[in-house]
Amino acid sequence: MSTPLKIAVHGAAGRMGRRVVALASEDSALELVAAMENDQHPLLGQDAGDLAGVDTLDIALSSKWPNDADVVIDFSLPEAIDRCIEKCVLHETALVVATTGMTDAQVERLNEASESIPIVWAPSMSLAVNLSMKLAQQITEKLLDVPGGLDIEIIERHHRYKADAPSGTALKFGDLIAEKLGDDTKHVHGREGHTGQRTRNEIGYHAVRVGDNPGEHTIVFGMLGERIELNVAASSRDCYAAGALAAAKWLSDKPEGMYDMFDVLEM
Ligand SMILES: NC(=O)C1=CN([C@@H]2O[C@H](COP(=O)(O)OP(=O)(O)OC[C@H]3O[C@@H](n4cnc5c(N)ncnc54)[C@H](O)[C@@H]3O)[C@@H](O)[C@H]2O)C=CC1
Ligand SMILES: O=C(O)C1=N[C@H](C(=O)O)C[C@H](O)C1
Repeated sequence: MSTPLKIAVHGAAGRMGRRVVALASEDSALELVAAMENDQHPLLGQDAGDLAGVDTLDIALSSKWPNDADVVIDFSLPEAIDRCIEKCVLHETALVVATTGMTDAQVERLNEASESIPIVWAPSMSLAVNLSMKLAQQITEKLLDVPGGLDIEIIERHHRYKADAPSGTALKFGDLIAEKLGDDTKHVHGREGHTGQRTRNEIGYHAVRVGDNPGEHTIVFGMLGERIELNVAASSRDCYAAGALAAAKWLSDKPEGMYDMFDVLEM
């Protein structure tokens, strides 16, 4: 039997961190070596397995950075990402970044870090979402010259606790669609007041925050007389957690560089 891959989870007490810990604990190819949290977290010292609702794993929630992780999986917050990048570069540890809402400067730091360590960075680790992104590009391409024109709007729905809007996934859908629409695409966030008629070259974004929705994206391709709605919805967070673990395994033998879930899923 080969040695299990040593993973550390950054943001381990969060909604996603707990699911990553839980799914990793069921996988004999993985060994959890650290569960990191911010140094003020009230649950520091508690067992990561207990918190995730699985067996006790003898890994305490801690703010200390581990020396022995092969891959760090990050589901934290933008304010925590800089230290995470720094530490992974310092320890030469591969990094899976799932956190959304980073600033442009943070994205630049992430890109710089990828010159020395392998990184998978994706706003959605879900197979269905990544496949839908490819489908959205294909639909856009096919409808580019549709008589009467094409209107594309992105509606995303998430739980009431989500801190960033629109979702990182909605923004990536928009960027991928804009690649097909052309350089003059405008990204319009919500509408209010006397907006005038919709222009031809815009993508509209609408962020809905309700209840406990773990994530849903609808891409509306509106034409005169008919429309297509591409809907992709999570029924639990495990699609993201499983995708992140697959990304960690895939990344473990890769050289430094920036990768995404299209690379992991060979799409
Ligand atoms: N790429 C993907 O597939 C997905 C990405 N996300 C993103 O992942 C992030 C986390 O989402 P949730 O788990 O729902 O949020 P959450 O708020 O439940 O969890 C974030 C955790 O990070 C912790 N944290 C804060 N500062 C820290 C620090 N300095 N060091 C270590 N940990 C720290 C918080 O204490 C919290 O436990 C969000 O940005 C979300 O948009 C969420 C789901 C899927
Ligand atoms: O915060 C969440 O929950 C999610 N965030 C990601 C995003 O912003 O795209 C991915 C997923 O939709 C869940």
